[in-house]
Amino acid sequence: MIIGTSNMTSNIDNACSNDIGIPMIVMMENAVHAAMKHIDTKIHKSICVICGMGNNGGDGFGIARHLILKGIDVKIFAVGNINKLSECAKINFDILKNMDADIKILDEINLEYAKDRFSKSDACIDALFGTGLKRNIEGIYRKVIEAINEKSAYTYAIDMPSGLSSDTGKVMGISIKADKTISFEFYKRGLIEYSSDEYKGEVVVEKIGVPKEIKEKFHNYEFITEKEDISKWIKRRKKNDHKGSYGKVTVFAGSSGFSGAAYIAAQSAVKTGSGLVTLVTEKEIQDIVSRKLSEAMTCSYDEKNRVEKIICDSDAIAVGPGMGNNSKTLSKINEIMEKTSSTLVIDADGINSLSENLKLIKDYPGKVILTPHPGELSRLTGKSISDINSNRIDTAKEAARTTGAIILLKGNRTVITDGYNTFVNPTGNSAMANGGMGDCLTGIITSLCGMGTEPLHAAAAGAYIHGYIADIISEKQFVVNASDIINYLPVAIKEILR
Ligand SMILES: NC(=O)C1=CN([C@@H]2O[C@H](COP(=O)(O)OP(=O)(O)OC[C@H]3O[C@@H](n4cnc5c(N)ncnc54)[C@H](O)[C@@H]3O)[C@@H](O)[C@H]2O)[C@H](O)CC1
Ligand SMILES: [K+]
Repeated sequence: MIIGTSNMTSNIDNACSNDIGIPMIVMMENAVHAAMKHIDTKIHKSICVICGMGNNGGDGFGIARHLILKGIDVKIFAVGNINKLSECAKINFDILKNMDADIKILDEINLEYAKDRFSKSDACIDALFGTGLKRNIEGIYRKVIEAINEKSAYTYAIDMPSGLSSDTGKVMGISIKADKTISFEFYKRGLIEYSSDEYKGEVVVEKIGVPKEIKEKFHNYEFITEKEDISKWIKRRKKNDHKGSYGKVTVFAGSSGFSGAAYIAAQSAVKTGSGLVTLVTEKEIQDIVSRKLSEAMTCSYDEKNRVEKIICDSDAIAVGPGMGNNSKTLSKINEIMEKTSSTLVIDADGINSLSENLKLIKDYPGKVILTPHPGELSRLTGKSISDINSNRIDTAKEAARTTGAIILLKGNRTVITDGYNTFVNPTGNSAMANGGMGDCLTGIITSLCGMGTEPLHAAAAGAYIHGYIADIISEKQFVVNASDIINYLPVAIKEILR
């Protein structure tokens, strides 16, 4: 699904009306119908609709009309200078007038009356501002938003909670706290940033009839990954395929006390479907891990010639899980980079050890995927964790452009980007917040790269599958561990590709 910005919304509106002749009022009516699907008129029998002067307000007036037609007790409040109604908002406003609807101008004088109505209604609909919010909210608008937040039993926000920037998710002085946000055509960029979490409630996105060609003309190459994407990106197994068809991958991982990371990363690659997986690790832990790994081979760093051959034969290589943030890890990365140009998936200690040596990535002839959590990205970029988390998409894009790597920024709504094309992952939950999960993700992504999935897509698909499994398992389990994910991988991938 395309991630949208306020600019995109206005470009698309213009293209729809100017280039192909869909009048704005038609798009608005589509938006109104789309919104009606998500307003629960079985429970909400009395509703206040609060409208601004722009097209978001126009949506609100249209919704109010349809609610009246359904027999709902509707009170409509218009906030702002009525002479400044947008063209389409005016059409819907005038229809309501002609219908003798209960419509009032909400100003300082009748604010108390409005508050009383808000508190006596089953729900309020916020149609004050959508993608056209331009500056901080003040005056009567501020008071109205405060009143809705204080008095409304249940709040629907149309397109955006009024007060949140649709591009950044930042609060412009004050914002509606919605229970449900009904957004149109795109998942708005601002709703992805963590700052929106307190305000957006449940988010639904409805199509309003924008032709595909127009959407494709104006998007910013930012998407939310969908199940259908994964099934396009992962190669289907054919009848005459053999293990060579699914890639040889190598996992450099583990050190004394960190054998689990090595096992998890290698076993995740096995269960994702690699043709052949080899774990290269420290001699001291090789025995412990190989007892657990029945399908993967193991090799110790000391077997120099064998390691060299394994590197050269690999279609994709993972480096980092449980290796320790030290010079040995960095020299392993160096060694690998000198001998191959296959895709490298670098996680954990691999990322930390590269922080001071970013030139290595730039000079590497193959693709590199870095999978940092915000702390690791902070070390890599010098930005604070709070700066990273307040602008995740742009920070990840910038890091990808400066390092030359594909960045997978972990966390709720993981961001995957090569600096130009960006995917935001919709799956996963807090039941998976425990040790080993990152190692598991590294194994999945490496395996997909080895199978021939394009690295950016492998990273996005890996994150999707990882979270998809956790979402299923967490319905029955309080916590989801890496071993739960590993066991479910073959079933989940089959399900997703079906
Ligand atoms: N293609 C689509 O997705 C469609 C979306 N629709 C809806 O239209 C809005 C966007 O409408 P627009 O008129 O551009 O902007 P708004 O209604 O959000 O607001 C503009 C309005 O508000 C004034 N304003 C802006 N900031 C402030 C402020 N801080 N304080 C006071 N006033 C402010 C500005 O001057 C304008 O008057 C989109 O979100 C959808 O809901 C269409 O219905 C169909 C096509
Ligand atoms: K709104």
